[in-house]
Amino acid sequence: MNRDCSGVLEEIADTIDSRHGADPSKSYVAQLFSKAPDGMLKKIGEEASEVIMAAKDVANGSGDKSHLVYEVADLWFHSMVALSCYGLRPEDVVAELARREGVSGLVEKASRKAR
Ligand SMILES: N=c1c2ncn([C@@H]3O[C@H](COP(=O)(O)OP(=O)(O)OP(=O)(O)O)[C@@H](O)[C@H]3O)c2ncn1[C@@H]1O[C@H](COP(=O)(O)O)[C@@H](O)[C@H]1O
Repeated sequence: MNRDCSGVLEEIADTIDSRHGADPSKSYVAQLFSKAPDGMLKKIGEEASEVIMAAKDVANGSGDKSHLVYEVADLWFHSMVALSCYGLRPEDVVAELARREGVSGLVEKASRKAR
């Protein structure tokens, strides 16, 4: 398997998928699954807040970009755990992004109002 962006995401998703039914005392992912839905989803809210705080720190010059990358990685990881919990994969998200590719958000939003 290649180690490009999609390859890394797919490999991590395989590992996450393999944790269904695993021992929560031996796997953080299994621990999150055992707390689903509320405990697992709460982590996504926390990680999203941490992304916002890290981005604000970069914006006001008090934080470094590597910390923002670190927090976004946490958010992506916890979102991938939630996807796996419901039988979904990063490939599903990438397919949705590909479907949207080239369609301006402004145009798409205007078409929603016309519906
Ligand atoms: N990518 C990750 C990954 N990113 C973040 N984390 C964990 O996510 C947790 C988030 O920590 P926080 O700092 O946000 O929370 P905390 O305050 O320390 O802890 P809480 O008080 O919130 O419980 C930490 O325990 C991190 O180690 C991850 N844990 C696992 N993975 C991947 O998942 C795979 C399987 O992990 P296990 O199931 O644990 O084997 C690993 O091989 C990795 O590839």
